[in-house]
Amino acid sequence: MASHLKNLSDFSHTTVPSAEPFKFGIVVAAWNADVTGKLYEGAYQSLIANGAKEENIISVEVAGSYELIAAADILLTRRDLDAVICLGCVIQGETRHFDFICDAVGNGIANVGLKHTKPVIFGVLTTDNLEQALDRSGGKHGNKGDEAAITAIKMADMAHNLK
Ligand SMILES: Nc1c(NC[C@H](O)[C@H](O)[C@H](O)CO)[nH]c(=O)[nH]c1=O
Ligand SMILES: CC(=O)[C@@H](O)COP(=O)(O)O
Repeated sequence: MASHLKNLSDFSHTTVPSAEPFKFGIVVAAWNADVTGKLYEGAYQSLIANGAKEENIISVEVAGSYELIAAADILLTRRDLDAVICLGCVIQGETRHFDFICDAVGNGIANVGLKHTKPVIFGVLTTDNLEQALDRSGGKHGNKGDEAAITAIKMADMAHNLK
């Protein structure tokens, strides 16, 4: 369902498992920091609100969304984590660079998750303009950071229950 038809932050807390047992990584891109900072706050606060311990959340910043791929791989290689949340904001410019970045980041993040058999959550806004990004990072359409955190909790819980 398109974001404008739903609020990215509408969740029934009765359907979200406790995050207490799990360890999370959050990787956030510095490009479009006015947006990604809000995504980060949404993700971090959603993890805490659902029981995650502060000491079980490791956060790192990278230059741009393209670097989310390597950072997620490094985190999963060097830390024992249950899920990694990747947060970024890619906004269309004048050239086709947007297309290459978005395709690379989507495929790259998916491949890191498969490499490590761990949930790596795609919390990257890919918008036509800044307004669309602001609407989805704490604006009228909610916060994709919230959505990414809830997804990470659900995936970590699913994996835990299959052990
Ligand atoms: N234009 C945007 C970028 N571009 C930078 C790339 O992500 C990358 O850092 C660079 O190509 C060096 O590898 N990144 C975003 O996150 N958002 C953009 O709108
Ligand atoms: C997604 C990008 O890299 C893009 O914002 C860069 O802008 P431009 O295509 O005008 O160089």
